[in-house]
Amino acid sequence: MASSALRIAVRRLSQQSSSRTPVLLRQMFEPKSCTYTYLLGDPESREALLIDPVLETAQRDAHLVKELGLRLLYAVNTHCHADHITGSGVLKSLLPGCQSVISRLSGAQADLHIEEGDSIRFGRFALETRASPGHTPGCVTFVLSDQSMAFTGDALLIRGCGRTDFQQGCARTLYHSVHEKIFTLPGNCLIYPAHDYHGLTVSTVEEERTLNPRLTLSCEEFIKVMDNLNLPKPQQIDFAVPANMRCGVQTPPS
Ligand SMILES: N[C@@H](CCC(=O)N[C@@H](CCS)C(=O)NCC(=O)O)C(=O)O
Ligand SMILES: [Fe+2]
Repeated sequence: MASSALRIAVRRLSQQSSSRTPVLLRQMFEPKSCTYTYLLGDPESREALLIDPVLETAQRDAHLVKELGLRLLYAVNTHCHADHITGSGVLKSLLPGCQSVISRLSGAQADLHIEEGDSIRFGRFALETRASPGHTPGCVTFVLSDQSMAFTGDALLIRGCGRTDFQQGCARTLYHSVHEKIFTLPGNCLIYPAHDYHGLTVSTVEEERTLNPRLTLSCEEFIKVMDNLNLPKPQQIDFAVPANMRCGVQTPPS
């Protein structure tokens, strides 16, 4: 009798938890800078945030937010980007109530400054901030609270990583960030980067831990590779960085 009552209670509990809607996730692409912007939302409360919005696609993102009946709380940046201007400032005008967010260590203006361990809440969900410097000193990775997905910005790309030859980049620091802050997540944790230049969209911690051609090297070998990438500098760097220090707009955030 007691055990059948328990079985019913367990069934009710599992029905309840499976009927809770999972996080809403949309991955959007900006082709000029090959940037991914992510929309995350709670389908129940309708609270949402955008990660790494781009100026050129801010109208598109605002339209999607409205179409889905979401309320945008935050426009969040993983770092002060060098290859595009952030859409944060424009989104604040398009969607009043939205606040811009970036790490304190980025040195950039924003409504809210975050650091290691800070949580950004939206409805029943939260993103945990993990400092992952190296590409820039202010780079952060956002991890969904159940550790099912991580938004790595330019710290970890699919089968690659962010370059370390400008914006006070440091290959040794990046190596330690990825190994200590990202590769320590569960193997099945999905990796969503800020860019992809080969048409790939998502990876996992396990895939990158075992297959990433740069991050599977020793630290000293990694540094040699990073010192010899010889990449041309991003086309927009000279105006994107100063603009992003001001939230992507000329006037400071309110
Ligand atoms: N061609 C692009 C810039 C490409 C680039 O430098 N990407 C950066 C990430 C954005 S700051 C990077 O770290 N790339 C690593 C790599 O191995 O490609 C442009 O002109 O915008
Ligand atoms: Fe970058």
